[in-house]
Amino acid sequence: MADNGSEVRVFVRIRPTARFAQELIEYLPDGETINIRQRRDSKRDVVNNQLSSRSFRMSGVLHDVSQEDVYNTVAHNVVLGALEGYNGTIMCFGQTGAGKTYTMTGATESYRQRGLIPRAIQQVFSEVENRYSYSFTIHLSYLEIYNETLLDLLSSVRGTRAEPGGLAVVEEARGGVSVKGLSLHPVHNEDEALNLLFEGEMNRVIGSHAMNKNSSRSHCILTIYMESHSRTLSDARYITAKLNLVDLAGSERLGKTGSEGKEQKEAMSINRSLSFLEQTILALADRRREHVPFRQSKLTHSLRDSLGGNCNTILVANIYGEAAHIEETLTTLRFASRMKCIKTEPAVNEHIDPVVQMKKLQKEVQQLKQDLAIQNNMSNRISASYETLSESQVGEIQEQVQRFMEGSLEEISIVNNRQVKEVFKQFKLSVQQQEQKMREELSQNNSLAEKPESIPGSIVGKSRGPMGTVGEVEGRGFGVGVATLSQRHIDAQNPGKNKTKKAKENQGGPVKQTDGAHRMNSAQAARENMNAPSQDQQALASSQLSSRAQSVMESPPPKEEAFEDFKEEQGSELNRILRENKAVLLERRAHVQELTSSVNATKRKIDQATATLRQSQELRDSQGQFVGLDGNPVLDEAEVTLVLKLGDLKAQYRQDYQDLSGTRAEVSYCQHLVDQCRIRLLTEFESWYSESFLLPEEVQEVLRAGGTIRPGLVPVEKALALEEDEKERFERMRYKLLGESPSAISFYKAHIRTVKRRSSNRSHAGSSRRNSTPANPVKLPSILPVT
Ligand SMILES: Nc1ncnc2c1ncn2[C@@H]1O[C@H](COP(=O)(O)OP(=O)(O)OP(=O)(O)O)[C@@H](O)[C@H]1O
Repeated sequence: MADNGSEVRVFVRIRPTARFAQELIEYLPDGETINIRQRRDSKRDVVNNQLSSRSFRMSGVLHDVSQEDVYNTVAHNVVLGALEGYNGTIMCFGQTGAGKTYTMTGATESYRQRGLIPRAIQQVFSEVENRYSYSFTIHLSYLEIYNETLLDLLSSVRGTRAEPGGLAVVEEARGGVSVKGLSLHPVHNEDEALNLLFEGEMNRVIGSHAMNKNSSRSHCILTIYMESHSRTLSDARYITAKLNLVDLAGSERLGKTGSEGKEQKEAMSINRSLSFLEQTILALADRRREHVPFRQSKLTHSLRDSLGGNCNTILVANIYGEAAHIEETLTTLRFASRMKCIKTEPAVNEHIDPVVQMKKLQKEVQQLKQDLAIQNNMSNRISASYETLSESQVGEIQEQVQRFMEGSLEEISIVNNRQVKEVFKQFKLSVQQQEQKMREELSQNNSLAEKPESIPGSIVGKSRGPMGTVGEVEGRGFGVGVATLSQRHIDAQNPGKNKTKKAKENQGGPVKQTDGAHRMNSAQAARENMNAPSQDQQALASSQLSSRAQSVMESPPPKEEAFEDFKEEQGSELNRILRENKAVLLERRAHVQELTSSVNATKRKIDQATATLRQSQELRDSQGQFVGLDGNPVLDEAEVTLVLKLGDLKAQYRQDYQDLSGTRAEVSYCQHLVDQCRIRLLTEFESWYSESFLLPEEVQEVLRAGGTIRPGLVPVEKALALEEDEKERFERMRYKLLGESPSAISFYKAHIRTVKRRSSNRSHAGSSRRNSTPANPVKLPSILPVT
């Protein structure tokens, strides 16, 4: 049990005397208040008469109380607290002969009159015996401070080594103090402890003066050190406590005690150290004071952690209740009441033994390993191990994971938990690497898209003629990136270079290749399969799906071939819309060209007619003008015809120009739709391609959930560049410039002638020459918007 008071507890004990000054000292019934009255006719008029009565409220007043009752009131709880880890200090203070030693040590000749120290020793060992679940270690030391010198009262005990440099108060790291060199004596029972107490008592400096024939000439501190460990919990936690039992030397008036010589010198030293103690108490009691002068004296320094620290502190103020000592009584009570103001914060001294803690943990680990070994044996996991994997073991797992992912290993052998973790780690690494690779591939594809001519079989080598024939492949209308048959044949003969073939042979992908020389798309395959009685469309579709999933881990086919397949299958509808929109666009552009030519021709005719009319007028001017009645010049017939023709031409010019503007707006709209179709087609293709050939299913799931990489997102300009063929680019540029400058027409005409000539030279002699102007003008289909 701890004495958890928040201030120092102070008791007043009055030495019994037959001449007790009843008229001066009054105890109130509450047992805590004591009133002191000063005689007005006092010979020593040092007390202010206005303060002739003074009341002191203490924790208890002990008057005519037995040693046992004093112990129970003052010390019992403090000793119990010490056994539970709270430091405790019990200190007797008072004038010489007031009964401090009697209170602290008692009368050695009488068991009943034994004091606090022997009773505390008795209680400690009695409690230790009863607390079976704890093992206690008790030590004892006995320190004397005589004339500002620290002395070990137990240095005479056998086996005690004297400290060469003497004793010194040292401050500990945790804030406490200890006396370096002071002997600590282990005690196992009450007898051993009492023997040491009496040994120390024998060594105390005792003097004799008028007031006390056995006056203590020094301050003495007997300390009982306790350390307890739980026997049942066997943990590293343990508690310690110090119980200081302090018998202070008594203050004395030299005149009263009649001390001389050595005794006088001792008395002066005692008074001085008590004065320092008082100053320290004053500082501790004053919360505003930051500095407490503990180091002023050996006494205050050594009591540093006993005065107002984490300690249960008790003061017994011994007073001599005779009228002759009323002043000393007042001084003692003032000191006591100041002491009572000191706040304390008792706290258990709990520690963790690092060695025990480590051993405990090691034992726990060992125990767990044994438990696991038993578990493993029971579940036939004999090779299970819980040690950290070596580098070679990690390397082996890495290889197994690789082979597993490639398909050359059916299962990864795992026998313990660490291997499981390592396998997951390796899978994670592999996924990260694949993601990285995929990013690189996507960026490569995009850079490829910026250079359409670098795609094998691109339109550069397939352009068969200018205008309507440019980009038309194998009679299927406009196409982009379709390999020629000859090119495909070359690819097929070089399977190492053509990953598509290998991949599709393995995968049974959308397009099948039979003998390496012929390619048939999945639509054809489906048609053929329809003829086979053992297969149906559904089976084919599911086979394609599973093969596509399987293909994720294989090399993906070249994009240009995949794109062709896509346009014929999943993207066929989009591709149809694109083709039709492009046809409309081309037709509209051709119409713009016709209108532009017409406008320019009309413009030239207007210019010509204007010039002729000007010449005629100039001639007439030179010959003399005919002026009509209205004063206007009279025109001849030719001039009238010319003026009328000029009017018609200007009207036609306005009409044609209006048509041209309208048709240009149509071209812009068509161009927009074609661009949209193209982006949509390519975007869907990229998604399809990524999902079919690049991404593992797990990654796709992540991406579907909102990952950072989205397959199929092709920048608009790249999409346009990829799909736009040479003719389209030329048309787009020409159209753009047409709008900028009509005079550029000559340039374009010359360019068109060059393109035609080259195309004509490349054509076989027997090839029919395609006419840039269709025999039957295409009827404008309705524009097909894509949504
Ligand atoms: N409560 C008491 N009951 C009986 N005798 C007492 C009591 N108090 C003190 N005495 C006696 O008074 C005498 C002086 O007491 P004690 O030596 O304890 O005084 P002290 O305060 O220690 O003096 P000093 O400071 O000089 O050492 C002793 O003989 C002691 O037995």
